[in-house]
Amino acid sequence: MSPWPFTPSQPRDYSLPNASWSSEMQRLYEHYNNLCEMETEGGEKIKGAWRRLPSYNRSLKYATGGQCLSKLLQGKARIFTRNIEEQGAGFEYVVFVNKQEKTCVCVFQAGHLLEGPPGHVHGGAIATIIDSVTGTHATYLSGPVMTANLTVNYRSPIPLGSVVLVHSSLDKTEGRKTFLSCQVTSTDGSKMHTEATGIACLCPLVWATSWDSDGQSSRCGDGSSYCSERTAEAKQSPWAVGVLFECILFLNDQFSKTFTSH
Ligand SMILES: CCCCCCCCCCCCCCCC(=O)SCCNC(=O)CCNC(=O)[C@H](O)C(C)(C)COP(=O)(O)OP(=O)(O)OC[C@H]1O[C@@H](n2cnc3c(N)ncnc32)[C@H](O)[C@@H]1OP(=O)(O)O
Repeated sequence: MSPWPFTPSQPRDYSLPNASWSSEMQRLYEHYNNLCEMETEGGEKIKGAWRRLPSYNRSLKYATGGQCLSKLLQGKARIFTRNIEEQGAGFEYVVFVNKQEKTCVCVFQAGHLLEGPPGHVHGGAIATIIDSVTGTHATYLSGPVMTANLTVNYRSPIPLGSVVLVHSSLDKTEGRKTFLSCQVTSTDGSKMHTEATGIACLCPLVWATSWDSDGQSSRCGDGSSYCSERTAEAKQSPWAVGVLFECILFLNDQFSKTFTSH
């Protein structure tokens, strides 16, 4: 038991299987999950090439840093793709990343609340899952980012309730920009549903203010261990600490003004 009375309770990890997952969703989860751990000839378990990223419905509640944001927003803010409580009704998905290959795959089951054309998934919901996957992937590769550009081509409709794979791959990095390509395919890869490209732009100071300040990573967001490492790196530099502090005060001031003027 933690000696600290305000330590948040263990959050629900939405990337773990639940009763709404179809057998195909479960099968693919197990397939990629098995690749996260390998067994040596001596029977020892070692890390595999893939890693499952945990996923939560809040980005601020479980972060110990960024108090100015947490106090004002944490009560109501929810991650868009994780805000439907009914299991299987919205976005059911799990993201796996391959660090060596710099690729990422998401197993996605689209629930009945995501309907667009009759019986098929809404284009905005498809763009949302693509943005989440490429955003998470870019964060994992480069650190805290914002999507600067997302270009989506819809090739064939996705049946509601079906399971698809969302593949993200790194094209290149250029300064603060991470360029990614994304394809949404049927689970056997035979059908292309959607193709997209995206540019994620690194914005370390804004994001660093809302992330864990003590290097604890997995509680605050998908693939955020890299972000915590970068935040920790930044904090070793005296000027960065100063700028970070100024940034927190500025944001605090702005948020206070915004919320008290309405
Ligand atoms: C994220 C993970 C969180 C993890 C923890 C949470 C947990 C779980 C979340 C799961 C993951 C969700 C992921 C959602 C991801 C979003 O949905 S983010 C929300 C949507 N995006 C936004 O709201 C961004 C709005 N835009 C902006 O804030 C600013 O335009 C940006 C993108 C920060 C860039 O602005 P800036 O910092 O002033 O930089 P600026 O000099 O304008 O541009 C930098 C470079 O990018 C280029 N650029 C800028 N815009 C564009 C563009 N549209 N096209 C091409 N190039 C561009 C510029 O030309 C420039 O290039 P260089 O000159 O360096 O070669």
